[in-house]
Amino acid sequence: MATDSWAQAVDEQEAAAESIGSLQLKDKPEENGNYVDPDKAAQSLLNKLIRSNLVNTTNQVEVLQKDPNSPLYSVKSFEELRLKPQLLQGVYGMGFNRPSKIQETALPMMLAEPPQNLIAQSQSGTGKTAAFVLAMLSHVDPNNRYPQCLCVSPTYELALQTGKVIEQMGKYYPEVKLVYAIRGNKLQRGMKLQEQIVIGTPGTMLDWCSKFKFIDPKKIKVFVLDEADVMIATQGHQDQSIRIQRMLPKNCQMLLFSATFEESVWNFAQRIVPDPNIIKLKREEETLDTIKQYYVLCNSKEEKFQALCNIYGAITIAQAMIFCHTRKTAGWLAGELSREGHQVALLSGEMQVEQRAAVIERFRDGKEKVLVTTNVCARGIDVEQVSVVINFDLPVDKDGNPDNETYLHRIGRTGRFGKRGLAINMVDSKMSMNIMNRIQEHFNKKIEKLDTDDLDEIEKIAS
Ligand SMILES: Nc1ncnc2c1ncn2[C@@H]1O[C@H](COP(=O)(O)OP(=O)(O)OP(=O)(O)O)[C@@H](O)[C@H]1O
Repeated sequence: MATDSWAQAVDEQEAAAESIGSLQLKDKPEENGNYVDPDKAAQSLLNKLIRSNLVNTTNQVEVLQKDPNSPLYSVKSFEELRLKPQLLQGVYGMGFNRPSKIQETALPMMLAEPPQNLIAQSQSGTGKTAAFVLAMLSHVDPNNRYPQCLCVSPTYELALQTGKVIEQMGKYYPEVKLVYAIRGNKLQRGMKLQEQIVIGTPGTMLDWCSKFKFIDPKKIKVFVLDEADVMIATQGHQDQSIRIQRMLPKNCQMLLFSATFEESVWNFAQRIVPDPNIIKLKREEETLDTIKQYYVLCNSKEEKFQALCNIYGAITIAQAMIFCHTRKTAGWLAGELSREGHQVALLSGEMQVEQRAAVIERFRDGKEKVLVTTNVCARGIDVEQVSVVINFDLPVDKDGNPDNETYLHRIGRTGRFGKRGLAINMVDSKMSMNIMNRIQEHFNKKIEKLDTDDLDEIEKIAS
């Protein structure tokens, strides 16, 4: 099943990362002299940063939507995108006033006749989900009671989240029904689905198309791959997605979306999608200016923990996500924070998927202010109140090189749709400093040092 292969992939990645992590701890930074004992100044700094940077109002989104350089800018209104009246009602019901750039650009391509394929990249939190959800809802024929659109997501949590968007957007279009092809949703053998849209993870979706035949793939009109680059780059997902694709009719519309597409993945996507329309960002456009990036220099895992405790009050003004390399570190960190009396949630790959969904739901409802997690939560998760992302460990691939795509997705959990956000990277060795520098070079975007010792400097950053 998909979730198994995902868990396995995460396992392997985490195991690789674990060994790198232990190396890092032995390898102390040269800049010991620079080490700043985490102190109260940190709290004051963070408070200031958060207050001055994270204030957000609907007005601010309005302003950004009028700025031609913003990814939220659009010249069109939703009416001009010629959506069905029921969908327009759904869009406005969700509180959307204007489309974002990706919605404005992608929707006309996706709604054109005859249908056209699309590979689209747009920054995290800029409304890709709404774009492909509107495309699916526009293409289904509610009079036909069989699946017509398939949407595949890499994780159970994301499939649920996207399903919710379909439900909200389709609120005034009740004839269109949705079903979740996810682990645990057991259907009776031999049954045929009547729902027009199926959202799920790749393994279950494949089983429902081929093994159980709940879905007739020949009747599918739209096939969406969300987080398409990870679907292509992860072997298990790629096999399953390509096997589904092969069962679909030649004229089925293929829509691939992600915030990141590494070059080789981009090339592969173009090979598997016939004659696609393309929306691609330049490298320097990939990072959002609304997310301010900093690093904190420490000497060890324990010092990183101490630094984190000092800024804890500040990061919990809103909500925060803390990313670790491995399940083990995440478990350790959540345990230590709890022992200090902080209420934190933990989400990592070995938990049951239903348990994971429940943790996300509690976090989304604000029941916990801090979520400690691994890369399993790096992508797609949309919790508006997340104002701070902390990389307790910087993201690296299995060879120990910087994982730039994961970095971008992780920090993109904040700064959603025009909100401001802070990303704080904890550096504890020469090796992690090097990784951070390479990430900085890759995106050509300065990551500032958060010098918690120097109040003057702190004032400067905050203002
Ligand atoms: N036109 C719009 N106006 C206002 N808010 C919007 C609009 N489109 C989307 N949003 C909101 O912006 C947030 C981010 O959107 P979404 O999750 O679709 O981003 P994304 O591009 O898919 O991000 P990621 O790359 O992280 O998956 C959501 O909370 C969504 O409800």
